[in-house]
Amino acid sequence: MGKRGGKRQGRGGAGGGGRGGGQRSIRTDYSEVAKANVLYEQYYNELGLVEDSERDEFWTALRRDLPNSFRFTGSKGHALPVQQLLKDRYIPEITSIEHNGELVNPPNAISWFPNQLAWQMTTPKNVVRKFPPFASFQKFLVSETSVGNISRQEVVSMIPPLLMDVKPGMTVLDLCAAPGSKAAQLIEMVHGGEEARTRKVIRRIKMDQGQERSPDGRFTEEQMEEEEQIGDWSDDGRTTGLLIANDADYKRSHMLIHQMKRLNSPNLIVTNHDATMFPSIKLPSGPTREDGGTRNKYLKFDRILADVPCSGDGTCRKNINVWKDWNPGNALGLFSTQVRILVRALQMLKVGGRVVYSTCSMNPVENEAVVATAIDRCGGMSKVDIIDCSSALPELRGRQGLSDWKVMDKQGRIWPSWQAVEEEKTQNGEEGLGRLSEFMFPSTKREEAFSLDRCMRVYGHLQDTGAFFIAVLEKKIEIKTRPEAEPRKAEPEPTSIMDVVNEIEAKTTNGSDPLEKIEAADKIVPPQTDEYAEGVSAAARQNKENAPSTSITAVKREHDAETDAAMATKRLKSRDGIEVGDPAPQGEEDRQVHWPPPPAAQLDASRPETQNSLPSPAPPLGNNTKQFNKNKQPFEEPFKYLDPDQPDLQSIYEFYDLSPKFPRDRFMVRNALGHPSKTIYYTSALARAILTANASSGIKFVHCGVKVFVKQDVQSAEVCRWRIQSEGLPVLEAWVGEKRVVRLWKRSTLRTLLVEMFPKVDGDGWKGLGEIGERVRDVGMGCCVLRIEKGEGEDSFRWDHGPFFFPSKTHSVTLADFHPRSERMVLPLWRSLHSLNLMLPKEDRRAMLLRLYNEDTPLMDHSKDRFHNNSKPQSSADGKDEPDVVKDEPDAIKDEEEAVDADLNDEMAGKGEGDDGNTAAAATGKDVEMEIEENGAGDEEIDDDVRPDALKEEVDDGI
Ligand SMILES: C[S@@+](CC[C@H](N)C(=O)[O-])C[C@H]1O[C@@H](n2cnc3c(N)ncnc32)[C@H](O)[C@@H]1O
Repeated sequence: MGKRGGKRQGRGGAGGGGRGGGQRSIRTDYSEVAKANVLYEQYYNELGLVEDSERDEFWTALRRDLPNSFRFTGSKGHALPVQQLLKDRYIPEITSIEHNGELVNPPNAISWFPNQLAWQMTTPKNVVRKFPPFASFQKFLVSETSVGNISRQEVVSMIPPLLMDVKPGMTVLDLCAAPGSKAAQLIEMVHGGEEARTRKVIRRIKMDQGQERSPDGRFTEEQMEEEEQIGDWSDDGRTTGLLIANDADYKRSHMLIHQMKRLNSPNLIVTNHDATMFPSIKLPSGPTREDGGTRNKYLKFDRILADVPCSGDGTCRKNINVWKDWNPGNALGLFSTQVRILVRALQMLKVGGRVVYSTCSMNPVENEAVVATAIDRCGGMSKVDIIDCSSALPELRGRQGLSDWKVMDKQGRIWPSWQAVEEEKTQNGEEGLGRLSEFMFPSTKREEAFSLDRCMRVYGHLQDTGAFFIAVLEKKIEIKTRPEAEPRKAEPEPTSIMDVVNEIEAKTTNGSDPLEKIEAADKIVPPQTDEYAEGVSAAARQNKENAPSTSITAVKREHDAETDAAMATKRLKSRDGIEVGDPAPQGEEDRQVHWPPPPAAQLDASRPETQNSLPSPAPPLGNNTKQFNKNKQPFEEPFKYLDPDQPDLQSIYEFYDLSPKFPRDRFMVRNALGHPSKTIYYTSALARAILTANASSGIKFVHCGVKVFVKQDVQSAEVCRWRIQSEGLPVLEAWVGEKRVVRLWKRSTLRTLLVEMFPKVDGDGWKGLGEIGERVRDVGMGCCVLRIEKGEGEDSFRWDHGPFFFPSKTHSVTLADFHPRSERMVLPLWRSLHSLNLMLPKEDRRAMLLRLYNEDTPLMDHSKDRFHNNSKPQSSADGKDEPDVVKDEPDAIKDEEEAVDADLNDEMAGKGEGDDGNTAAAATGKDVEMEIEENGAGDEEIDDDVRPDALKEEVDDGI
C-alpha cells in the first residue's frame, strides 16, 4: 500500500532511509484542490478498469470524501465488550441526532469484517468533533483510541491481514509495517485463543493444588470450548508464534513501536531494514553436519505481508493531493522496489506458506505486473501460485485482477506492449521511455495471464471505500530466484555445481585461502535439490544487485577512514565463517550484508561475546547523553537476558510468590551492562532465541519485550522494589501468589480507586475502602494485584448472561473488560505506608470511568493535598537509581507517590523505552509524538496509506 503521511512531508522513502525526513510541510488547503487530473483519468479509463456503464459511479465515488472508519482492537474477548458499548450506549444516542434538518446515519458495522469489529460512519469528522450532540460519542472515540482499544484504520487496509489466514503459533513477517495498522491486526491473530488457553492451564494448576475458586466469569462454556480449539498448548497455553514487524524508515519504525507497544505482546520484534534486503534470521541450533559441525539454521515464515510503498492513487478520497500530483512516473519508479520486496518475501517463506502482497494503488504496473514478475523470477507458477481468495470474505465486493493492460510512460503516452515500445525506441529514440521495462507489461505466458485474475481489486464505488489491490501467493516448493536483469524465461535453469564454483571463483575473496573457498562450497552445494532449491548463484547474484557495494575490498578502497568498522566486519566474518560478500551458504542463501556495518557489528568487535547477550552498540550510558551512529540515528540499547538466578529476580519470585511454572529465563533488560537498573522486560521463548542467536549479526532489532517490572523507590528494605508494570500484568498476573492479591467486587470501591489517587489507608482511612479495606490495611507495603470479581447485591459486578452487567445512568451496558490493555479483570495496585494507589495512567483511569460508569468525573490527587512540594523523585548524578535507603517517612511517601505518578505519565507520553532514557525511542519520542499528533492518533486518525511528498520526489528523481 501507499507510503503514508499525506499531511506531512519527508518521511523517507522506498529503499530505506529516504530523504528529507523531518521537514515540516505547509498544509494543503483542500478546498482549493480540484478533483481532476487528465492523465490519471485518461489512463484508468483507457485500461477499462470497470464497465463503461459503471464509469461515472467509479469516478463519482473517488471524488467523494471517504467515510471514517475504525476497528476494535485486542483479542476477541477484549474487543467485543468495547464494541458492545458502542452498540448499547452510543448508537441509540446517535440515531436520534439531527444535523441540518436530517437524522444522521449512525456508524454501521462492516459486513465482511469478522465479529462486527470494524465500523464506518459517513458523518464528517468535523461534525462529529464540533456538533454538541456528538460530544459523548466523540469522547468515547477519543478516550478508547488513546488507550488503544479503538484504532482508526481505513476499511480497505483491514483486508490484507484477513486474507493471510494467520493461525496462532505461526511465524509472521510484516515487511513494510509502519505505522502498524495491519501489524496490529496480525499480532492479535498470532495471540488468538491464548487468553482461554492460559486460563485453562492455570485452572488446572490451581485445581491440582486444591485452590480452585469459582469458575472464571469471562467466558461462557461454549466460548471457552471455541477458544480452546485454537493454537498449541506447548508453552502452557501461551502463544508460541511471532510477528516481526519491519520498516526501512527509522523514524517510522519508531512510530510503529509506539503503536504496537500498546498491544503489549512479548511475541513481537520490530526491525529496521530495507525489505528488499531483509536479513536472514538465524535460529539457535541447526542440524548437525556430517563433519560433526552444526549447520546454521534460518527462520522461515509461515506468513509474510508485503504491504509495499506505492503511488497510493487509490487513496484519493482522503489524500486529495493525488488529484493534484498524480503522474505516471510515480508507479514506474516504484516497480523494481516492489518486485524486490515481493521476491525477498517469497525467498523467506516456508513451503506451503503465504505472502500477501498489497498496494493502495490501482496501477497494474504496481500490482499485476509486480506479482507476475516476482512469480516469474521465482520459477513460475509451478513454484508460486496465486490463491483465489474471492470467497474468503463473502460479503466483500471486489473485482478480479487484470490479465491484460497497457502502460503509460512518463510523458503520458499509453503503450499496448513492450514490442511497441521497442519499435518506438528503434525508430525515434528512447526519450520518455527510459523507465519502461519489459516486465511492466503483461507476460505472454498463458498460465500467468489466467492466474492474475485471482488477484483482488477493490474500487471505491463498490462498497464506499478507498481503492486497493491484494494478491495472495502460496509457495509450492522451494525456489531459486532469477536475477532481475535477466529476461523472462520459460523455466529457470536448475542449480548446477558449476554455478556454485563459478560463483565462488567470481567473488572477491579478499585474500581468503583455498580452504575457505572449499568450505564455502561445501556449505552451499545443495544436498537435496528440492529442499534447497533457492540456488546459491541466484541468491548471490541477487545480493550483488541489491547491495552492490558490499565487498570489503571495494568498500575499503572507498572508505579508508572506516578501517575500524571494516575490521569489525571482518571479525564478523571469521566468527561466522562466512565472508562478507560471499555467496551465502546452504540454507543461508538469503543472508545479506550491510554496509556500513550496523552499530551492533562495530561494537561487537571490541567486546567479549557472551552467549546470551547482544553486543552493545553504545558507549557507557548515563546522564541521558544520546549516542548517534553515522546515519545520525541514536544507537539502540542492546537486549540482554538475565540469569534466572539473578538476585533481583530472586527477590521478585519471592515477594510475588511467582509460580515456579512461570518461565524464568525470558526476563531481559536493555542496557549495555545487562544489569536490571530500571526496567525488566519479558519476551516469548522464540523472541529470546532470535535475539540471542543473532547477537552479533548486525540485524537492527529496534524493539522487543513487554515491560513487566519497573524499579520503584521504596520506604522499607522489606518491600520488593520491583513493581509490576500495568502492561506486564496480563503476562504475569495469573502466576502471582495469593499473598500479593487483593480482591474487589463492588462497583463503588473500584470507582473510588479510579477517581481518587492515593486515598489514605492509615488511621481509619481503610474504612472508606469498602470490601478491600481490611485487606489493604494488612497486605503489607509494595505492589499488589487487584482482581475484580463478581459479587452479590446492587453494588456488585455481576455475571449474568456471560459478560458482566453494569446498569449505567442512561443505558444498560454489558462489559467484560476493565483494563483497556488487560485480557483479565486485573489491575496493578501500590500499597505505601499511608495510602493506596491504582497504578494506572490518568488517561486509562478516565477511559475506564467513562466506559464503566459513563462519567467524566475529575480525578482527585490526595498526594497533592498532603505534599505541596512538587519536586521530582531524586536520582543520582549518573542517572542510576538511588541506593536502597529507608527515608524519613513523609519524604519517602512523597518520593514514592510522585515517582509512580511521573512514571505512569511518562509512559502515556511514550517515553522511557530504554533503561536510561537513552534509546532511540526516547531520543525521538517527541518527534514520534508530534508526528502522530499531526496525523491525529489519539483523537484523530492516523492516515493510512497516504503517499508522502518525499516519496514522490524520489520517484520523480527515478530513485
Ligand atoms: C504503505 S506503508 C505501510 C503501511 C502499514 N503496512 C500499515 O498497515 O500501517 C509502506 C511502508 O513501507 C516503508 N518502506 C518504504 N520502502 C521500504 C523498503 N524498501 N523496505 C521496507 N519498508 C519500506 C515505508 O516507510 C512505509 O512505512
